[in-house]
Amino acid sequence: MVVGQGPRGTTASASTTEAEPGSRLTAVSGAAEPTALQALRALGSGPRGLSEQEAERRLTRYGENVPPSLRPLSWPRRLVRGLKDPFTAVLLVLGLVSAAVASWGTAVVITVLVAVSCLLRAGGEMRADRAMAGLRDLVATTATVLRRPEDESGAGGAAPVARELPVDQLVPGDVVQLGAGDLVPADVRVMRGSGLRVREAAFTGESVAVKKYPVDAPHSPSQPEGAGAFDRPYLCFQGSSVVAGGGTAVVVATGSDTRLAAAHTGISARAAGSFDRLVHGVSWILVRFMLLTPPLVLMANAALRGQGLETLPFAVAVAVALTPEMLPVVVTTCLARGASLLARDHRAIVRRLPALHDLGAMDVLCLDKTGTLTQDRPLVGGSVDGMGREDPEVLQWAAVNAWWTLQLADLPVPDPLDEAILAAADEGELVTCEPVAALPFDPVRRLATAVVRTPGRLGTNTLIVKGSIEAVLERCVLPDAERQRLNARAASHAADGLRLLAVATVERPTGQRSYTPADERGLTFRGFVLLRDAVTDSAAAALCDLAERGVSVKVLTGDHPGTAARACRDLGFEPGEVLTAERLDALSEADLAAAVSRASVIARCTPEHKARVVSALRRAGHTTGFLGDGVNDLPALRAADVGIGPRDAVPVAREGADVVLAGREKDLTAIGHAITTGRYASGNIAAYLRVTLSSNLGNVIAMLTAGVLLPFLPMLPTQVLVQNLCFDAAQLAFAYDRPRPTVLRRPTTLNARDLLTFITRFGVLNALADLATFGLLTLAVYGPGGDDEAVFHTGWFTENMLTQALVMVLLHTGRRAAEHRGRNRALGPVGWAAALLAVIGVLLPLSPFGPPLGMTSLPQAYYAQLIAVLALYAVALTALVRREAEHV
Ligand SMILES: Nc1ncnc2c1ncn2[C@@H]1O[C@H](COP(=O)(O)OP(=O)(O)OP(=O)(O)O)[C@@H](O)[C@H]1O
Ligand SMILES: [Mg+2]
Repeated sequence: MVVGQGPRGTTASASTTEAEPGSRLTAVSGAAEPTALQALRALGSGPRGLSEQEAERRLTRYGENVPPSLRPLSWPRRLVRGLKDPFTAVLLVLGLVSAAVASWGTAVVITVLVAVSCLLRAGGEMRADRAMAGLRDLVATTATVLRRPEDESGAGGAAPVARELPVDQLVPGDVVQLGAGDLVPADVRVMRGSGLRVREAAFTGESVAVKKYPVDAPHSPSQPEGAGAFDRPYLCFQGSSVVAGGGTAVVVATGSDTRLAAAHTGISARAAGSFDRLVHGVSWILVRFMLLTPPLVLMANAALRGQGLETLPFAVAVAVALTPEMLPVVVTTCLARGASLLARDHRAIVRRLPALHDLGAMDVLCLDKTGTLTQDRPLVGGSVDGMGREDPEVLQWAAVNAWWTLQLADLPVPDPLDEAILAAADEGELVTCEPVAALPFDPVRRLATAVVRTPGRLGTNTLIVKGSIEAVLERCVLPDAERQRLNARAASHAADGLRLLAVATVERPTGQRSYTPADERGLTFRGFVLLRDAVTDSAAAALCDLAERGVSVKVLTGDHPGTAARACRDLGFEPGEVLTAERLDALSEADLAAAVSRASVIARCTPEHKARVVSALRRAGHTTGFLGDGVNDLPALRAADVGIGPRDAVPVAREGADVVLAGREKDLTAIGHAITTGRYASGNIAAYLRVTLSSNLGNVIAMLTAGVLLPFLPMLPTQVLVQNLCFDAAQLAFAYDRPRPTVLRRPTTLNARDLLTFITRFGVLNALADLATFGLLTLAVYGPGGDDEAVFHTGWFTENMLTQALVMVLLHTGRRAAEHRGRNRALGPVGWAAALLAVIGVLLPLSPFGPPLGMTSLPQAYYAQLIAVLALYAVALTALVRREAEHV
């Protein structure tokens, strides 16, 4: 059900009782649209909100306010989601084909594979969810709601109380307050607003925030006629973010009735990250191969031997052997395990599992300055006039501005600069001013304005404007030379590490009813307020740590270039040339990418600049992270491969982040741990992909070649499947392995092209080893004119298992062992799994399971020859590994 879309035929009921959901929605749409008050009535609510009792009743009736896409998935749903994976889907098709030709053994093995893969995957995800659940409560989002406590008569007539409620407790009719940095908690209708601007990118794709305001006469010219729901300035939708201003609104739809639910997009829905793209790309190449294999095998057999459908089970088995069916499981397990460990040991929440890989691959981290590098506890160091003389009046003007912008906001958002100014000012004098209006701070204008009655003079109002130096000076009436002098003075203060705010005023006659940013002009400059904000203790160490890990850091700040550069120097990090965002505007895409790749500090960024820089870095091939805590960081958090938010970030930033650092306040070292975990996970995934894909490819090439040359099948379908099953099981060890230490020193990069070159090289080598065995078996064991197919099958089965074990050890553990020879002799999970695989390969044919699988014991001489083949293979493999390592 959708709010505010087209006429619904019925006029809103104006009764005071609560209307049915149908008319509940008519309350905000419909042909004859009601005023805000009528809308409230139709919802059975009033300006003072609902009574607690009524709210409780509605909660039972409408259910919790959680969009379906964000509800925790149940077991069956998770399992079904697993089936949507391309490999699983292809396997199922192959299973059906097998069943259709009554090849029951193959069908059963495939079903088992699919079931185990779905179960393991769902299990891994659930475990990670549980590990993070506790932390998630810690950073849960709340909404400010007006509710009336019950009086003695139980009528709920008492005065309303503004309460912080978990968002899921909201019901239609609740009156909520919105402030900058909040997530719109449900679909709401604005009843009052000041400077309210909301970002609806999740719905409209438009990253620029739109103005929202109440419209009391619905067909007033200010309302676009006949436009869609998103053009209605009085409706805000769940999942959008309040970026500036504030307001009061009534909830019109919750839970599955919201736009968000109808759009089927999670708040966190976003463009695929680098990892998703890689896995997707590789998967589709493989899926095509898989689908091509059975027809190829069938055609080859038909052409060479005139065989028909009887080779189908073999063809299917070969396709299954090529499938890395454990890929989704290993990927999910690696990521889920990493996320659980990170939650447990370092209190970081990974919202989107693939973000963990992107963290490991991240080579550039962009940060905002305040609250990340500095403590965000500024202290006023003084206030000066234009000549640099101490002037307490400047601070007093700034304080009046801070006080009334906070007081007149529907939901005052704590602002550290304002708090510092109020703490330093004389409070007694603040309240003597009579307020008229306020234009709250917004990060694009970089100004906040309060309008008060001019003290001691009737008939005039004073606009007090405070904000960034550039924004204020350009609105002051000043000769150019003077403006330049003031800019230079500000720059010298900034170079001392001070944060600066400029203050200016202007008087206007009282006749004016409302004020807009257009009134912020013709100002008289008053002076600067100087503030100090110390750098955090952990920042210097964290920056150093990031550099050691091969991650370069860029500071993207809205602050003055001088202040930003000084903060960097205080942290022992040479900023080089500081770019200002304005200069970026003039650059072409290519120049922009080059400029941002070089610069390490970009100052005076608007929220859009931050996002543009991040996007440019991504286009230049960097895997880019963004760490920010403010509402102005939201677009960049979304634009980055991985968005990181600290625990005390504003709700929208926390919700927009992929990774939330929920640990100790402002402890940046957690990022280092998160990167390590990411690199572990992606290192293991990379090793798994290399080993599995090259081994599978080798087997398939060998099997197809042998199939063409031999008068019988080189292996029975069941044997192919059993071997594949054992190999798959062994591969799970990769999820639990500790990768080589070099993996941790640099961002892990894994791209489809390198991967494909790697697997082709090693796959061909593997096929050569198999074919050597094939020759051996034909000449020596099977013998010219021999007819013991079982010996051939068994010989090849054992060889396959042993070469696979060898590949696991040499392509993975072997490299690690080579790196610190002698120090680390432990086998590790992959080593153990490989050993087990080898043992099964040798012993299975001899065990009671051998004969039912069509296997038999091998002549002693074969083992000696096999060892010779394996030794040669190992030498060739090691040589190729060395060559690859030199190339990297
Ligand atoms: N409450 C305020 N009133 C007036 N001006 C402000 C206020 N807060 C910030 N400013 C001005 O706007 C500039 C940009 O602030 P903003 O919060 O957008 O920066 P930011 O990108 O978050 O920077 P940082 O990296 O320091 O966190 C500040 O440098 C300051 O000059
Ligand atoms: Mg900030």
